[in-house]
Amino acid sequence: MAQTLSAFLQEHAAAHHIDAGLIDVMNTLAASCVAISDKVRLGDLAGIIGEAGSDNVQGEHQKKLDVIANDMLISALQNNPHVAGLASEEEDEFVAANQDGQYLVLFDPLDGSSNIDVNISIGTIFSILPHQGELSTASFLQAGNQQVASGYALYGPQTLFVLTLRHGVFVFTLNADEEFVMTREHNHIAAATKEFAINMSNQRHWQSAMQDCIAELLQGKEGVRGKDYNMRWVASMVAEVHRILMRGGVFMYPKDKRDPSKAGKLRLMYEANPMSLIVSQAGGLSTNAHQAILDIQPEGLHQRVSVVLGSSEEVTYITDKHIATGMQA
Ligand SMILES: O=P(O)(O)OC[C@H]1O[C@](O)(COP(=O)(O)O)[C@@H](O)[C@@H]1O
Ligand SMILES: [Mg+2]
Ligand SMILES: [Mg+2]
Repeated sequence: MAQTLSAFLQEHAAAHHIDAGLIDVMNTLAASCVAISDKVRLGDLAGIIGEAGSDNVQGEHQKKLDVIANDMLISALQNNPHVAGLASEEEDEFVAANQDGQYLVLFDPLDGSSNIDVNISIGTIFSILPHQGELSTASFLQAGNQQVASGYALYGPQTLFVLTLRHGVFVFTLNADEEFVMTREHNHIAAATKEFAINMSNQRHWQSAMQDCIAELLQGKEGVRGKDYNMRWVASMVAEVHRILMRGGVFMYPKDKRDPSKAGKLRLMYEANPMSLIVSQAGGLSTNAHQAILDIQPEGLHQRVSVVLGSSEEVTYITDKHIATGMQA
């Protein structure tokens, strides 16, 4: 019989000397994702479809489910004594939790918001950082390589919970009894790929290095890359990363020339960092087209970052090409 998530976490903690408090936080996150999944599954029947009528700190229109998922995660995590503080895509500032908590949880409660109303895969992304002392915004500004765990839930044809506690990547599937059971362990991302993901409608705004990289992919067998590529774009980072975890590929959301003050669309702390830890634990790579995302010293909770992640050969090729131009990340 497949192992349940809670049994796995107990065993994994014993094998790798992982703090019981961290395991408790992971269990709280998993339980919240089951509750969010239950609402997602019912759609209109659960009143989750449509606009919330409000904007978040990044000026994005919130969907009802962005707000519902955010509230569910905040109330569950505030009730966990090991959590000191929270940061969310949907909260302007950090949210305090428990004074004696040893962990900070950062999350994108609902990733792929534009897909909620059209019944396409969406998800929840989370990052867990260690904490000591007084809580302030500065407590959260730790580089991604300090994460003690990260993961995501994918609300797709199946509901999945994917995690790393820095000892490999494990995939759990929600069964008919509303329990996560392990379906993949030590997932590994193939080094080479013939599949890429980028929002091609932004092509004219990209910097020249990214223009060159994608032009080479589109030339296929006849070009310098010497192979034909396929392209996918789901518009849910969770779904793209999961596809890459399962069969390789490269996902890119580059900085572009429209607003030079914005380093890309995706957020470092609760999108790029947690996904980069998952990808690196699965043998893939993740950069901002110049340096490892996990090494970036954050400057703000909602900081944006360019993202190139997935199969190592492809990420290395694209990153080297950017570095060769001498352009800034
Ligand atoms: O609108 P675009 O350019 O397709 O962007 C899609 C990207 O935006 C995101 O939806 C941003 O996440 P949110 O939905 O959490 O804001 C990513 O999941 C996805 O990769
Ligand atoms: Mg997101
Ligand atoms: Mg979101």
